[in-house]
Amino acid sequence: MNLEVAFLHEYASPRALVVAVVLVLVAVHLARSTSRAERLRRKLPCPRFTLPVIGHLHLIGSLPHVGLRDLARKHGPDVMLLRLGAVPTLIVSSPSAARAVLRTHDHVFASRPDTVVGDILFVGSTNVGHSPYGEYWRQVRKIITTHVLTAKKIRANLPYREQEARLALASVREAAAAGTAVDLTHLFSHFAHDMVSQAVAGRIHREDRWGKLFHDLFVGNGQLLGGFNLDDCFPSLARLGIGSANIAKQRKRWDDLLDEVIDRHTSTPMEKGDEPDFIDVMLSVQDEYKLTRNNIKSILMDMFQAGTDTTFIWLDYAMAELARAPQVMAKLQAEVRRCSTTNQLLTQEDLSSMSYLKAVMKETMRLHPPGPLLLPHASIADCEVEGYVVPAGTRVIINVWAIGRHASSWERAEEFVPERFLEGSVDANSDFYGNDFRLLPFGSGRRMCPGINFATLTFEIILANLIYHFDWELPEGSPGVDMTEAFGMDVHRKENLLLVPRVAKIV
Ligand code: HEM
Repeated sequence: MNLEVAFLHEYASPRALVVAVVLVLVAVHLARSTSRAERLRRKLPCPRFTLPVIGHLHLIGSLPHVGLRDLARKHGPDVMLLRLGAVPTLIVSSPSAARAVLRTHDHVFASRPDTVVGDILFVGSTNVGHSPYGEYWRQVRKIITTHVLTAKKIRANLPYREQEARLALASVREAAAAGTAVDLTHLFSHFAHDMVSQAVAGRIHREDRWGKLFHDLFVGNGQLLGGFNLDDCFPSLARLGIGSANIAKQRKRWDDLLDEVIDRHTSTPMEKGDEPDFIDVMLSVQDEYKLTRNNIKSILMDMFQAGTDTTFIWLDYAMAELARAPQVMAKLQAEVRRCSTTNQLLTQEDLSSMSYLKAVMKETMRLHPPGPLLLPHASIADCEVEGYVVPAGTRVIINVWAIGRHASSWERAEEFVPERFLEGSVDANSDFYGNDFRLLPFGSGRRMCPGINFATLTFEIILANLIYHFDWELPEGSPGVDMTEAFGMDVHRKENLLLVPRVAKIV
């Protein structure tokens, strides 16, 4: 056999032909899928000016919600793709794009990015907020919504809410008697913290030692979870161990504290008439849901973390806006003071029909959502949004702060005008329960905040009573309320809010 015939014999055999065809098909498929992902990424609007390593990070600035809004105006008013460090990130900035992500394709975008903080601080992201979309998340979310944060449970907490409100009012009364200013930022922060601690740890939260420890740990979490950190933008670098030791130390401190608190719950039986707190509830469903103690601790940390700062920031902004707008304050005072209270405290029942109070709550959230970028979402499949294909595995940030100030969605978008939500106005039917994609401070869809009712009732009882019982003024010589923002885990005002209370003469 000559060489040519031998070659044909060897390589043109049916087996070789099949192998060759398969190889060609695989090569074509690989080439296609690579170029497809590339093509898709290129198709999404994207600012041109990227830097090596950091990508678009330098364009964002110290207030990311503002920086991202400005970039969106230039490059992608609905969606744009940025490279934040090593991570391709879809920025969603319009109501229609938010609807596409949070409603139309909710199941695709309901996951969370994998982070080192989530892995270490929440032991494999076993809290609710960091947990990737899947069976574990479904189970823990079910525990929260059907056992822990139910309407019944929140109603049952009413006496505790009222008791905390009375304590806060008593401290303001002392300041009013002395003619001194009240640090309302401080008061709201403690009030929100006590409300959440009471609901979570119930009968032991007032013991000083625990309160201080919880507070310190809570501040530590904020430092780890805040902002666009190294972990978010360079996950593989973060996995090399930079910063992990600090996160592990923080988890150990939480472990020690929560173990002690849980042990106290198991060893001290509830007294007759005690309302089971979140820890009691979690322990009662532990076997049913096959929860480990680590799972329970991660979920409890979530409750502290998610519920405290957000609520106090909402209160702080509401009072700051009221102090800046005396006519709005007067209208709210008139509404709450129309109510005649017998027990020195406006109750939940009194508050439920106050439409101007609800309008102030919504307007504050429209302009100042405490989590202006929600929590980051992650896509689990390729998906089309506003005509662009977003590849699977993309991190997604929804700028609800920008959406709440969208000029084509709201009249006088930058102004504090609660009247827009009153009956007869264009936005009368708008609410923040995830159905109006222009107003999303609690998100929408599967990942929407499960603490919305808890937060709303906490807000109402303290704000309405402070407005009912006191008139408020800026301290003498004050230049006005400073609305400068600071970005951390949440967005809050940089300066504490100081106002002078005077006991109101209610006729
Ligand atoms: C004013 C108060 C609050 C605001 C503005 C707020 C806002 C949010 C936002 C924006 C999210 C993320 C939604 C998303 O990624 O799409 C969230 C998630 C969450 N919130 Fe809240 N929240 C508040 C109060 C609370 C309270 C009081 C609790 C519990 C006591 C709570 C528990 C949670 C949990 C567990 C999650 C994670 C949900 C998940 O990933 O499935 N929040 N919240």
